[in-house]
Amino acid sequence: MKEITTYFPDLTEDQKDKFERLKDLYKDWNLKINVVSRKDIDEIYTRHVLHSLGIAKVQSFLPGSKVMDVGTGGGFPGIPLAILFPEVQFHLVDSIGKKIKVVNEVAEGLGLENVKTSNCRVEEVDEQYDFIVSRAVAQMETFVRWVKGKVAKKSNHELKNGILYLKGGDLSEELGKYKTAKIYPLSDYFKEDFFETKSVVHLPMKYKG
Ligand SMILES: C[S@@+](CC[C@H](N)C(=O)[O-])C[C@H]1O[C@@H](n2cnc3c(N)ncnc32)[C@H](O)[C@@H]1O
Repeated sequence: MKEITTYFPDLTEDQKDKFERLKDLYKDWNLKINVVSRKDIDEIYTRHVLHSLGIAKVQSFLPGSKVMDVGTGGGFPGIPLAILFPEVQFHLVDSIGKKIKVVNEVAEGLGLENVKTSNCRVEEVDEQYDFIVSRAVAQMETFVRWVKGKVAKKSNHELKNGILYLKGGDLSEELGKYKTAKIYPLSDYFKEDFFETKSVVHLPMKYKG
């Protein structure tokens, strides 16, 4: 938990309480439905929570904005971001029902009122968002195809509306054709070895009405 307060020192007591309770909730649910590897549960704050919050270091979401987490699995990056930004509406989507069940239980257990979930493929979602976030779901080309038409027209943030994707390793080939993609290495924000090869990719996307 110290990992979180070190890098996010301005958390309210309510946010700290939610982040603290998150570990036990995942521990309990993971025994019934495996969403986080056993090894990772002990390092949940670095490997899942802080990693998810890396997106917030790149772009702080404005109150009233809408964010979709595609292929959220057990709720990453969506749940930690929803705790950090209580005035932002989060839509967490996954095609596997039992994963969405865990997300619903964790969101309810934490009392998160800014999270809605859908058990469907993202291609079926028909809404627009300021940002679409994700981790470990698909190659960028496939992902861009899936989320086309789901980006809101008006950009209100410093970064243009579009995708904020948590990626690892060498991205030159995967992102070669996306000239407007920008890579933000997470080692610029977090000193833990885990983040050495990890980054947030921002890809602005045009509104397709
Ligand atoms: C490797 S898991 C990653 C989970 C989570 N984002 C994380 O990083 O912990 C990939 C998830 O994407 C979901 N997924 C894959 N394709 C999808 C699609 N087209 N629509 C919705 N969910 C999808 C899978 O069901 C799976 O839960």
